[in-house]
Amino acid sequence: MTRKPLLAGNWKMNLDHLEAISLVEGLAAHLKDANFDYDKADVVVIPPFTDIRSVQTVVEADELGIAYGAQDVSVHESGAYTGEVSAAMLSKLGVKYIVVGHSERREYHNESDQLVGEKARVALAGGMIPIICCGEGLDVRKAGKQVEHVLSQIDGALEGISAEDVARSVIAYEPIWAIGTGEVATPEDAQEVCGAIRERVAELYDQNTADAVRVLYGGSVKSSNVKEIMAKPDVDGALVGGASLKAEEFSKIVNFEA
Ligand SMILES: O=C[C@H](O)COP(=O)(O)O
Repeated sequence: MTRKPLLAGNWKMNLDHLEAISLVEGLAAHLKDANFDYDKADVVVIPPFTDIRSVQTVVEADELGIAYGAQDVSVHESGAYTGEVSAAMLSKLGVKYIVVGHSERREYHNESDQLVGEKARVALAGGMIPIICCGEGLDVRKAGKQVEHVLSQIDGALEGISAEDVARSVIAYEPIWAIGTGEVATPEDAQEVCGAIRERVAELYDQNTADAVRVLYGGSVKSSNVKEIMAKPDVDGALVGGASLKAEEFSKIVNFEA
């Protein structure tokens, strides 16, 4: 089964709405110059909440083939939940993807696998695609327990999600020790865990679901290393942080030569 590659740029807490407009316009211009074929890969930008409306305006006005996402979602529908943003609000803004369970939210906001799973279900129920993040810290990696650790995160996050919904979901393996450090997992490291995730999905559901779900790698991805990582059979794309903040660099990542 061929899975369409997905290259997503997680801007994290960077760029105001004016800078967001400029980055999306710059990215689109670089892709146009490179004659990028949007059938080749899904291109996604994931700005902070405050930039989403501006990104929507640019994407719609210029009819860009770029999709956009959100970095989090509330599990609540509406009401007295100060600071929260609902799935319905995001859907109304044309959001297609929602990152859930990023290691930074797990660490700084104590998000558990169960909460991550709940957020994934909320995204799916709202018609959007969750990008479910998982990954081990350096201590776990040093102990050689990365596969076991990630699979237990996956078990928790996928609980109660149907096979059909898992098939349209995205899972992002991001070893914490490789995030923002310049330390990239080797393509073999990425394949080991991404392959194990796919096998787990086959065990929990069936082979068709495992063949359909897209599994990304994230952690210090750049234009200089994306090709070798993407060459691995179970790596379907990348969740990019720092390098997605530069239009030209992210356009090169997106337009990786297969
Ligand atoms: O969501 C993206 C990841 O945390 C990777 O970030 P990075 O590319 O800056 O290492």
